[in-house]
Amino acid sequence: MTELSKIRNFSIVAHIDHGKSTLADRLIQETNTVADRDMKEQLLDSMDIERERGITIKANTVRIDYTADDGQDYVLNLIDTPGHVDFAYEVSRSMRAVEGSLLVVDSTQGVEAQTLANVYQAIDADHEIVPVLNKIDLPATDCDRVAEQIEDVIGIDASGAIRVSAKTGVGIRETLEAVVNELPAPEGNRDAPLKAMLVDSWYDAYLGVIVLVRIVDGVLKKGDKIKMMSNGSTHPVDRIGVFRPEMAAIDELGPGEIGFLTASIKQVRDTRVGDTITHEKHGTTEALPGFKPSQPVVFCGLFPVDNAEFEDLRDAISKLALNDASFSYEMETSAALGFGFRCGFLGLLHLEVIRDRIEREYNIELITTAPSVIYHVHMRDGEMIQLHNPADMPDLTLVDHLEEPRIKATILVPDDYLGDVLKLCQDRRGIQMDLTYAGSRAMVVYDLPLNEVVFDFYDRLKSVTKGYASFDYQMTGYREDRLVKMSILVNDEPVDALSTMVHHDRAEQRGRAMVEKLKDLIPRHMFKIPIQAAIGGRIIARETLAAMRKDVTAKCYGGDATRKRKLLDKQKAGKKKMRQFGKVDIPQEAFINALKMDN
Ligand SMILES: Nc1nc2c(ncn2[C@@H]2O[C@H](COP(=O)(O)OP(=O)(O)OP(=O)(O)O)[C@@H](O)[C@H]2O)c(=O)[nH]1
Repeated sequence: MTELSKIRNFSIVAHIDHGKSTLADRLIQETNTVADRDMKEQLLDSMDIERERGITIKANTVRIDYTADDGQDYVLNLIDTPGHVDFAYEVSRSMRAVEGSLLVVDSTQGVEAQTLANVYQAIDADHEIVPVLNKIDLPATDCDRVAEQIEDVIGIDASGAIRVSAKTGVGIRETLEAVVNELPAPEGNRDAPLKAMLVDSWYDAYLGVIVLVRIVDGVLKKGDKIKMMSNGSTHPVDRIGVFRPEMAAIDELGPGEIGFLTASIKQVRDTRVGDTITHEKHGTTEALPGFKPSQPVVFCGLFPVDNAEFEDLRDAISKLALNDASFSYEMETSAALGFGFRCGFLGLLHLEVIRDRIEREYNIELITTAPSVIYHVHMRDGEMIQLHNPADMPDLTLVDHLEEPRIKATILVPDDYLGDVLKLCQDRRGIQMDLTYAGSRAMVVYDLPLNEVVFDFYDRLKSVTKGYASFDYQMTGYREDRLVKMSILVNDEPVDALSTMVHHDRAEQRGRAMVEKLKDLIPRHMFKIPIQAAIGGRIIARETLAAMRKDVTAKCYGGDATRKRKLLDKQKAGKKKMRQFGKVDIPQEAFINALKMDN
């Protein structure tokens, strides 16, 4: 067990791509926590998908032994936090487990929207904050300007900001010294009853559920019988350890320490993040203030392309859910798509990650239906229904009014692009709340409907600002608006999976855009196909897809049989990704692409 004065617990907060993972790797390397030969780039990003997309999703932890310039040995616990807006909630919960943060800002870029969002969470959690200016090896570095910006925009002293290149290793030692000298040691009482915070939990195929804990008071030992205070369940602890960053068993964890336990817990759902863990006997009676569970905000249907794979899909989804309590699912049947699941996600990125994992790790091809937020449908009889799927919209004569979720969006953008950003927000039914300047950059705050943001807002924002804008959001609540369900009919048959909720005043415009898109997305058939958008019984937009026989081999005259064969095979493979609706084949990507807007 480590003496409290020798422990420092911290996290790194940064905007995406500012170098958080690279810096974490350097800190680990500098302290020889991992032998050089085992050092992979971005060690803390454990999943392949994260590596490919270059984003950190699950909070990760590492314990670093460090001999400081004062000759003393310290234990530094670093909790790595995710950097994407969808996972803001995970950032907030890991912040509660540590006393300080390194605020990493790319010295060639400056403060961005997620820098702000994350640093405010650190300030909320009462952190001591050490500013770090990264990427000083690049020619475009401008530390003085960025330090000034940190002071102006965030309001913390950045005069002593450490200048670092996580790439070349400059400033790494200074960063470690700042962690020891500027961040506070944790407090806690070893003789008090056990009080530990459940910071995170995940499923491991060999060890079962692994629980990440921060000990507040008392001592946790192997063999102890622990109690989860939220539900009173008890478990014998069979393993205790720390991450270096691979798991290493130790005998006990004392106050201020961060480590893991396993206790034959079957599923992640049996552990509640933010719960207080104590001993079954002589435990504490005072629980720590809890966290609220993270709520899925975006819903969509996942259906196997091949109906025969439904059971495989069930298996894949339930396995993924074991490891991810923020992902919800229930069975759904659709007239057109057969059996599948209605799934809830923290955001669109979360949705894409899960969908990719199912397709890649479990080899199941999926059809994803239009993502939807949760609407509140207030019925005339006073009942309120939470609508997760536009296809389930009740009969309008029974409905009194509808409410939709709203967000507060913060966007930082260079002056030159401000006009385009304001237009984009306006087009998405945004209400401007604030507009301020920090140097040559504007900070705009908008109140926006979440449903206008979930599909492609972030992509559009990046494209209209050539990637210079940064964006962050938080949910603010529900508000009444004139919303209607828009149905899509293909060849006169409604396709449930394409139903969406739209604002009454935009219905025609959206309907027209969608049928035009679908006309491009659906291949021609041997007969002509009307594609229509309707509100109730009223058709608001219509396109007709002309008939054509697509003979892919037409170009291969003569006797090139292998080439002909190959083309036909390719066409067959293309067919597999289609789904039949009545007599019409609709390609799977149409379900999401039809919703993307061009403005
Ligand atoms: N030149 C230079 N490049 C750096 C430095 N630090 C990080 N990078 C590069 O910047 C990019 C982003 O770095 P990451 O460490 O992945 O950024 P991150 O903030 O962890 O991003 P997420 O994990 O996605 O939140 C990578 O291509 C790094 O190689 C630096 O000091 N100098």
